[in-house]
Amino acid sequence: MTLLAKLSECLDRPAVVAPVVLVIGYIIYQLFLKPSVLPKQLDIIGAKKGDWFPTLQAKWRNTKDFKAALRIADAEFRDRPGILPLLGVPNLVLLPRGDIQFVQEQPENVLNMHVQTMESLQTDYTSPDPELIHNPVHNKLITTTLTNQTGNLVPDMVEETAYGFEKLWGTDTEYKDVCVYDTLRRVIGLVTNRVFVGNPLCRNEEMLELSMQYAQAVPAAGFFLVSLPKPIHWLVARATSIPLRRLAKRYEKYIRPEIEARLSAYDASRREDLEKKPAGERNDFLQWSIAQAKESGDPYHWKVESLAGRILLLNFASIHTSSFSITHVVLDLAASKQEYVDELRAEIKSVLAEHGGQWNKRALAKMEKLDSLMRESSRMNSFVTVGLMRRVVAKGGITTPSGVTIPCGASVCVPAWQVLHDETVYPDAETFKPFRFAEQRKDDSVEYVKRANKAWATASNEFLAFGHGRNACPGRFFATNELKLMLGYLVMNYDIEIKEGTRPRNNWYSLNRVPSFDATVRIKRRVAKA
Ligand code: HEM
Repeated sequence: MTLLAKLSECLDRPAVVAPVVLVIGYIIYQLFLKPSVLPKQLDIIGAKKGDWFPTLQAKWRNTKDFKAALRIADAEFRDRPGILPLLGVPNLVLLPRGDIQFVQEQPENVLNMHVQTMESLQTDYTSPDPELIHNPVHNKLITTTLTNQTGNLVPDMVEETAYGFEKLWGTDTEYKDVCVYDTLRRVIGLVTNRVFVGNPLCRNEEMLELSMQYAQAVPAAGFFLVSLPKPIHWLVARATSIPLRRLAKRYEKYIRPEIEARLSAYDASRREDLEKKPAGERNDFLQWSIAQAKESGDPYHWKVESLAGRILLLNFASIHTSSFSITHVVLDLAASKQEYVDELRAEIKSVLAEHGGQWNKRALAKMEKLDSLMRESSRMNSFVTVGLMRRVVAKGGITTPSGVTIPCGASVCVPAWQVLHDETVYPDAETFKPFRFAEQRKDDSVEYVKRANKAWATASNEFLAFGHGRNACPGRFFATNELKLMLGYLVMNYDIEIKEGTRPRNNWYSLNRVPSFDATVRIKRRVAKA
């Protein structure tokens, strides 16, 4: 029997036809007939006159070329909201820049970041355990202990940075090619995990590789699952969660012995003397998480699985973001001018001399040119192309200052890329000016607070690279110190061959902008070390 005949026989059976018709009907309803929850008066960004299915066609165009969508938004939707159809982010409204202040000020029971993130990353299926996301106690540790301890952790970070560069960039004094992203993401993995789990675990290559695989898999799985129609979502989501949870389990295998040993040591020491921390107790995120878990009195938090899951989630939040930032800045430097590198070296040398030749938090704060270079690189390359993506959770919706009412269940975002490239905010915006912010900080005619606000970690309506408001990145104070330290070390210890005007283009994946993953630079170890 031919395939066609077999198919025709199957379709004669009501038991087969009924579900097939139902599924096709549902897909047609979802794609073409389902009424939109978004305000009807709003125009669609990316739709063209004469489109048959404006939302669908705009969704395709915007997802394929998001930069073009941003240009349209900048030209036509500068002062009014528009619907921004995009695969993977349903019901999104791009608000005009005049609404940024309003969005960042809203309480969580009106505009909610976590609901939005949970939905877009499908964390109920992609996280090692959804409860870790529903109760993100680790965020508290990031804002408090990690930020406060960053200064004390600088010596560890310096040691790990030196170890990482020697391992991955080597000590050859002859020029050679290195792949920027691939090597730097590994150095970031080492340095960040030195702070998360300490040495020697931070140097376990299999464990680091698993955390990177997990960090890559989650956004891809989230994007895929969000795009699925509801009836098949449940089943596919469960199937998708299996390899991800397996990955998390394999990661857990590596970290388990360390957690168990530390839990026993913690219990033993607290039995002996409730007040005193034992000498030699580690100062890293895992140790703080154990103390936090024990203080909570809830055994769920000190289960090995929970502690391992939180460290994996931290890797997810930090490794990609930091790797992208350092890759961008190295590519920016390699394509700019030697005089910029010379100026940086002079600054670092003189500040280190003032601090007894030691890297520390105060020295890092004084390196304003280094800080400015990082902020300028973020300005030009930030992955935040639209910012402050939040879900409307207020039952009655919200009415924005631009005068539109957006219903509960829709999502909003604000322009970031447009503002970061705006000539009126950043004169000569398309030119990479590494010391732009350092010069502004030196301008005595401007009041001190305004000058200090030009530091890399400072979020504002004009600088959304770390978000803004109550959900601004809690790890940014740690990240800025870590990355400045790494870049400072790199500049002092390696020569990068400068080829002006040759910066590899960034890549866009839907609304995310990322550096070229295979770009290489020529480097050699400097003979005269810092
Ligand atoms: C250069 C590196 C980094 C960049 C550019 C970055 C950027 C961001 C951005 C844009 C957001 C969303 C903020 C918003 O929508 O208002 C965010 C959130 C977050 N980041 Fe970062 N981040 C970086 C490093 C880190 C590090 C090192 C950690 C952890 C130690 C971290 C932990 C988090 C967490 C937990 C959130 C969610 C906050 C919440 O749930 O309220 N990030 N980050």
